[in-house]
Amino acid sequence: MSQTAPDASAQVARHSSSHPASAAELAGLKVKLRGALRQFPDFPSKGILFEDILPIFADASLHEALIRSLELHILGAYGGQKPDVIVGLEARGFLIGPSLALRLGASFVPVRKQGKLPGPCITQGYEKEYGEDFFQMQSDSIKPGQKVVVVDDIIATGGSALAGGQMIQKMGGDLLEFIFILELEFLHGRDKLPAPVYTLLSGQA
Ligand SMILES: O=P(O)(O)OC[C@H]1O[C@H](OP(=O)(O)OP(=O)(O)O)[C@H](O)[C@@H]1O
Ligand SMILES: Nc1ncnc2[nH]cnc12
Repeated sequence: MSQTAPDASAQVARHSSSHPASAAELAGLKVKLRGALRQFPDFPSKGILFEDILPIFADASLHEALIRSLELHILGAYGGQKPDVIVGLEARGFLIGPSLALRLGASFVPVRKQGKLPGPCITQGYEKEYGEDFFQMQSDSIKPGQKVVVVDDIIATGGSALAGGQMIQKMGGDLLEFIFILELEFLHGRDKLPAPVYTLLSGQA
């Protein structure tokens, strides 16, 4: 079940005066976004129904609606605390994380597939809906006590997000929340995760 952001409009009024916000604004943005999603059967392997979020980024107004919706959620959550760091999971988390971090005045930190990051790294193996892999983060990328939000396009089994969360916790980060555009609820991935989960387009608008 999705969490809601009951006081989003009050928070946004304080933090983002150029965009008056309301629950109605958030609901309208979600309807726009839902309509843009596409599904591809049997990709990348037989039996997988692939959820394609890329049409959102192909349309500037949908892209804006996505980032605005997530900004509204974050500003209304965590009892008014703001995240210090937005962590994005390679690759599709990189489409969301940097612009969201910029809006919030937070840092952006990537979780990358193994072998892509220079310098000392920590490594975490994981299993996902259609395979297994290793993630890495630079060892100094999260400072102890920093408040962290993890973003990605979709949670399926939760294996990828769990691996990201484990590395953040090893570095002493304080996980505020995991945020996704979509959730494959039948896989119960959220049950694996060590912090609250918010899914933008699941449940009621
Ligand atoms: O909940 P899980 O079962 O772990 O699956 C979710 C992950 O799978 C997809 O990424 P993928 O590994 O396909 O990488 P990509 O973003 O580089 O395409 C998706 O973007 C999530 O990161
Ligand atoms: N069904 C799915 N569609 C898109 N991305 C995914 N990542 C894991 N499962 C997925």
